[in-house]
Amino acid sequence: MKVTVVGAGAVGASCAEYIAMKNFASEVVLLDIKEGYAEGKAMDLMQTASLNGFDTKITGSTNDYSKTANSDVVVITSGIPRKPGMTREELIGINAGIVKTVATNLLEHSPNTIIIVVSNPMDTMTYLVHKSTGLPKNRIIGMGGALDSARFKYRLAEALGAPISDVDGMVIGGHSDVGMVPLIGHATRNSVKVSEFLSDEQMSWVVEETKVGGATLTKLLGTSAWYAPGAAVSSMVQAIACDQKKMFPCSTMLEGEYGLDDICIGTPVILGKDGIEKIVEIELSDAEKAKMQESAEGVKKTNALLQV
Ligand SMILES: NC(=O)C1=CN([C@@H]2O[C@H](COP(=O)(O)OP(=O)(O)OC[C@H]3O[C@@H](n4cnc5c(N)ncnc54)[C@H](O)[C@@H]3O)[C@@H](O)[C@H]2O)C=CC1
Ligand SMILES: O=C([O-])CC(=O)C(=O)O
Repeated sequence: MKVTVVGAGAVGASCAEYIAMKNFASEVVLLDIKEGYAEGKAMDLMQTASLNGFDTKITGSTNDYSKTANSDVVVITSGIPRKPGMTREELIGINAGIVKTVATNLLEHSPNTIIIVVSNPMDTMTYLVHKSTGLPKNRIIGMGGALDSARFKYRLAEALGAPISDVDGMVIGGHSDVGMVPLIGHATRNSVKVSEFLSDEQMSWVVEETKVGGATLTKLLGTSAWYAPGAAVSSMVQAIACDQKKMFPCSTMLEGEYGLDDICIGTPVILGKDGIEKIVEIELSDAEKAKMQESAEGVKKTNALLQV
């Protein structure tokens, strides 16, 4: 399994590190436009191999896509991150051009690859990759829900005073401060609904903290987060590499599912060797359906800013 990660910045390097640490890929190529940067990150990471016990070979490339040839999976993290006070949507002006060019370059050398889109605004960037490449929908996957669900579980565990391993929950909808739909009504502690343990106020707190999870970290760090994003991507790459048939909420092109059409937005999917092998339609309450519709309207508004 050969994986390319474009963008050797905070998220890209973290993603490469977690992939290597999980030891399922033979090769990871890091590519960046900044001269020497990806080579430097790759060398630094390779010097952790004997300490951390992995055999994955990590190499770096300054914008030479021939080094990425025949990648099974590619991850696009290139672009700018937000600063405190900004929304993800404000990044569209710079990131759309970068994502479109990078996707084209990648496909020239790896025509059969599966693409995972990370750059923000992620749902719109995923849509852009669909419209600009015309690849089958199973091979274009947006990463947002896996991360948002991890943050949801973190906040649920905090409110419950429980270990995170006791908790399960999922976030669907758009990957934005207002558009996320944490499915609190479906969340459980050891298969018991969390509403058995938490008050309405506590559940609202969990939902609100989850939705602004990225903004909270951006305020603390001065730029957006990278450890949990890198871990989320690495889990998705592993599900594909190891044909795990694992369920993650991912941004995927919908054609009628959840009453939505011609939009990439977070819904549960099954990830395996063919990428998105199935879109899972779960029963939503009327309130959850309304939130999903509202979220989709927000994503469509951002999509309308694209020139494709
Ligand atoms: N979908 C999600 O859940 C998440 C998305 N993000 C997004 O991921 C992106 C990257 O974030 P960070 O890694 O923190 O930023 P960063 O600034 O640390 O790294 C971005 C890298 O992309 C490189 N780059 C820019 N243009 C390029 C091009 N044309 N070709 C190759 N490389 C290029 C830059 O040189 C830089 O090294 C941002 O758009 C951020 O908003 C970040 C976290 C989570
Ligand atoms: O908050 C951001 O801008 C980066 C991101 O998407 C996240 O960490 O969820």
